[in-house]
Amino acid sequence: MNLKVMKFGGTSLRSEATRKYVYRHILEYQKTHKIVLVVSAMGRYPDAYATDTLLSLGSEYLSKEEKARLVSMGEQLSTLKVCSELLDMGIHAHALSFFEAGIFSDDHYDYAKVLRLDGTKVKQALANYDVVVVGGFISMTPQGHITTLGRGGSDYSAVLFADMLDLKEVDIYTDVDGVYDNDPKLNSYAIKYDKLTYDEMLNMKSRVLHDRSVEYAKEHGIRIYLKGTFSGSQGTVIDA
Ligand SMILES: Nc1ncnc2c1ncn2[C@@H]1O[C@H](COP(=O)(O)OP(=O)(O)O)[C@@H](O)[C@H]1O
Ligand SMILES: N[C@@H](CC(=O)OP(=O)(O)O)C(=O)O
Repeated sequence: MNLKVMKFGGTSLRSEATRKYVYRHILEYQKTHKIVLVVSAMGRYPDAYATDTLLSLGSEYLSKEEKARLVSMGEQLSTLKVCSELLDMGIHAHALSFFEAGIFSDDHYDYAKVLRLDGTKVKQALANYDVVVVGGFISMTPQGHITTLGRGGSDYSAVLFADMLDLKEVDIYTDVDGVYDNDPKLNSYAIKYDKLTYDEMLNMKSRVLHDRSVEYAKEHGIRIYLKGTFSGSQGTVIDA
């Protein structure tokens, strides 16, 4: 059986209606692949479980460690909600906790440096389930403290999970159907790229992909397919 890592961002997971599009992609690949499904927190502020909404619940005086714990709830909740909906659809899915995800970092709580990947639990889950749902954005110190990979860091998580599983490609889905020369939501004349090199992508300074994901993909030769959740078009390939 083939293996695939697919990541969906908060804008794709925001509502039941948008998640229907997410599940179409899962159903398409689930026939031929086991899937590691990387999810971000659902939606954007003021959606109830979005990262900034969760942050707004906490005092500014919370420590960075406490804030990391607070925001991580968004991704933790998302894994369980998405897993529940997949199970309700009859898909043999399982949600892993951050504790099992195997991304170990230092204690830089809001922009953690990854120290080590341990794919033991993810691989065990893949042996037993068709879709393994994991939270993006979250990592953990060797002592078991929650850390985060920086805002927008679920893209980075997706590439890390691909590397953990020795895959040389990863599919990252978002609410636009590829990388454009300008933000397509702000500029209706923006032109879509079919293909970009890692360096071209990094030089664009666009927020559509987290820089850390592109830098890591470049270092490890992992091809990124940036695709649209709500579109059937081909998207943009980022590689050497
Ligand atoms: N050059 C660009 N090409 C495509 N999208 C861009 C670009 N620059 C900015 N964006 C914005 O990036 C957004 C996707 O990133 P993000 O909001 O982080 O999505 P996600 O929830 O999937 O992580 C798009 O909605 C788009 O408005
Ligand atoms: N939820 C986190 C991580 C992330 O990457 O989210 P998204 O994939 O929705 O951009 C954030 O908002 O920073």
